[in-house]
Amino acid sequence: MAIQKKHGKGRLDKYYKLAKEKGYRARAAFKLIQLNKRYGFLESSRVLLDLCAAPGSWLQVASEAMPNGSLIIGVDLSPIKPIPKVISFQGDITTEKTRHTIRTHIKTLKADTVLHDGAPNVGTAWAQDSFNQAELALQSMKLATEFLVEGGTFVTKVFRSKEYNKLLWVFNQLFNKVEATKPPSSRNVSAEIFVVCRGFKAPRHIDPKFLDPRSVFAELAEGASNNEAKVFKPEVKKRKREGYEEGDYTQFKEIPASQFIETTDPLDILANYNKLSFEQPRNGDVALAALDKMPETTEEIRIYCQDLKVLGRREFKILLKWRLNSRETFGLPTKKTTAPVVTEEVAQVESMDEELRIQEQLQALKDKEQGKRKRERRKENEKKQKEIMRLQLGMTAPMDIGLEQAGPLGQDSIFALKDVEKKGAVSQIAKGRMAIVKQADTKKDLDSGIGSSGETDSEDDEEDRLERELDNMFEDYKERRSMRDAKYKAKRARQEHEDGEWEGLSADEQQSSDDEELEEDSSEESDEEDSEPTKSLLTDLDNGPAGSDGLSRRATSFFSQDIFKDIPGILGEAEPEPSKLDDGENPATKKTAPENGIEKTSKKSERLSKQKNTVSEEKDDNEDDGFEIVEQHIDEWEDRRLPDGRPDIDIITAEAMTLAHQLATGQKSKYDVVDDGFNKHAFRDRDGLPEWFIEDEGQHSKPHKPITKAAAAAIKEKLRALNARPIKKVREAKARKKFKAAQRLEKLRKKSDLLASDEGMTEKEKADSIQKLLSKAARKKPRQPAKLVVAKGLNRGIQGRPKGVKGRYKIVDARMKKELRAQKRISKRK
Ligand SMILES: C[S@@+](CC[C@H](N)C(=O)[O-])C[C@H]1O[C@@H](n2cnc3c(N)ncnc32)[C@H](O)[C@@H]1O
Repeated sequence: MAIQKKHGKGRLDKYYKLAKEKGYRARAAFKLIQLNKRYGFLESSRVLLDLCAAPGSWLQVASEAMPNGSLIIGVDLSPIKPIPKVISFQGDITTEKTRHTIRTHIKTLKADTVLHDGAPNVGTAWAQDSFNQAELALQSMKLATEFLVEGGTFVTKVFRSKEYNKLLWVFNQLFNKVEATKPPSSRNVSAEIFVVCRGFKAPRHIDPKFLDPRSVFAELAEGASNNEAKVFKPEVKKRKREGYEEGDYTQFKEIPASQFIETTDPLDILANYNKLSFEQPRNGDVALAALDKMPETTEEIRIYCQDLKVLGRREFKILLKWRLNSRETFGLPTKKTTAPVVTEEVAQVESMDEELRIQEQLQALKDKEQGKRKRERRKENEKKQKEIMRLQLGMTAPMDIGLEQAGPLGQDSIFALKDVEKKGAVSQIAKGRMAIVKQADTKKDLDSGIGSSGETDSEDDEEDRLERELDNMFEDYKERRSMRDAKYKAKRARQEHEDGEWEGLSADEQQSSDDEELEEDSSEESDEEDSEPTKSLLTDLDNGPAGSDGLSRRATSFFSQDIFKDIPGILGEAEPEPSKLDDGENPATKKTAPENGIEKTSKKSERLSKQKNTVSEEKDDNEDDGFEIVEQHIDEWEDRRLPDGRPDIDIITAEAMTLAHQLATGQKSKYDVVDDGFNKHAFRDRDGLPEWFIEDEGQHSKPHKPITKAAAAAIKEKLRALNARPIKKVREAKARKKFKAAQRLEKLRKKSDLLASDEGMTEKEKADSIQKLLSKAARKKPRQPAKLVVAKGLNRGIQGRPKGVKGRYKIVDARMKKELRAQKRISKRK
């Protein structure tokens, strides 16, 4: 049998949870509910007395079940928190005072029901505990006899113990029907049992002995004869000082050995007799004769039987063993052959309510099923999460996952692309950087997308789809990351607006721009008027003219840069528009400051446009100068100055500061800087690489620019100065404070002016009043102490301000209080 835990969480069983759910103060509530369900005494009661009622769950149940306007009185040694429609007070049910208080509340009425769920403080020996419990039950019974109406019901808790039968006997004398039962909510490990006594006989006179624990439990008080102790500890002997037992005036007691075999209490014989005799009585004893002849009855046994009073523990054991063997031979029941007969237990322990039991079982099954499903769901989610993580970290190739799943098109597959397609998510697939994806163009995209160009091979299709799905997931990942990480978000925004470095044209991009061209041509033909230009991710090149020599517009733009100007046969006759070229796409002008750690200040956009104009103008002037444009560009930066004359350049990274130092000290020239720009990272072939790969690579594979100690220190200092500046909120708060102080001062000034002009006052009085006003104004308002809110009841585990609490507050718990007190105590001791 499984042993129920008696401590820790083992105690928090379903009744505990149910009680919490229903707002009962203790799980004990269900014991009364179940008892009442069976005997139905609450509904018919108008007056109820609950002895030992704290914390009050039985009172709660009674107030719910009893008719409106009933009188319910509860008493306990411990205080009971008020319960609506219930009178409760503190008191010891064994005292006269409590009896008197009950009388004052109940007045001339009589109780229909008296409940008693009392449990004395446990912790002493079991026998002592149960005795006290029985005594308490008898005490409650005493009160019940005084306050119960004729025919009334008395419900009490008793422990299965020696006193149990005696209590039952007393109850039976006073009630018509006495039944003992154990409700299902009472723990199996608990020895408690509930006795429901119905039909109080209300006798005119009750023999006080019935209600006196000394006489009811007389034998116990005296100390029951402990045969076991006598037999197994024969050395410890207690002399009888009271003389011989009543009616027994012989010192030597003898009993036939056959009776020792037949008796059910062999210890009693071993403890109280001197000899087991084998002598045949006058009328003959067959059993004794048989026993005498049995081989088990050895000489040794016979010697032991001669004088029991001289035997020790070992010899008694041998005799008991002999008895058992003989009983088996005679066919008498032994412990081995029969189940133990419970003589003491008279209580009929039945299940309380079949329906309730079934409901509970059903609930348990449901809970189990739900728990299982929840676990499975969690596992599934965890698995998926892990796979996505692995994928994002580049630890899994998409095909691996595809194989693990039921198939890439399986229902639970993360590559359930049909669903993705249905939802139009494919249209959001990014085909590398600077891809031009038109929202309404999903179908076309699928056909002409990454490497497909209309191929029908199903394997390739699947791979494409997987790739697209991967890109989608990467987009999701980026979305999620930018939600979490403000820095990343800013970086992305910058990338989206500024479009990063020029990376050349990938095959896909060419493809897509070609597609676009085709599409645009066809749409122009078919529907010129109502076709609103579809929104593309990048529109700068869209507006440019298509290449007249078969090149895409993007390619046309690229080759229309100045450096290709003199090379014949690239662009034919088409002349690029200079303003378009510099519209952020020109690599020469696009080498932006943030890359070098130089950040433009607030009027960035305004200046940028100015700068663009200047640059384009200058470009016109210096068309043949090639790289000199860069120089002009840098000069532009240097030319902008703050009102105090300092250049308007903000250096924010240690790398940029190092470079600035090097340039300023002549360690590096501008040619060195240009030279440094040509490195292994500058011309990396990224054609056909997925975006997630490029991004990942970009994080780790980049040129490491040197940093000097002095530059790092300068940046650190700069940041410290920046951090030392008060934030906006603090500045506002300070300004508010200043403003209020000024207002107060103004008020004060007006008041003192009034006082000064008062003619009815002497100069001294005026001076005194003004002084008073000033000192009053200078006095600081005392800070309101924080209100302590105990985290219990409704306030347990809440976040934020508790309900109904204004001003400053602090949430404390009783435990914290205790711990603080303990700390104080300990520090005092030291
Ligand atoms: C198991 S609790 C009762 C629970 C209660 N029926 C309920 O539903 O909340 C036992 C109570 O008996 C009380 N008790 C024990 N001895 C008592 C006495 N002599 N007089 C009054 N109350 C007593 C204890 O203080 C304790 O609160």
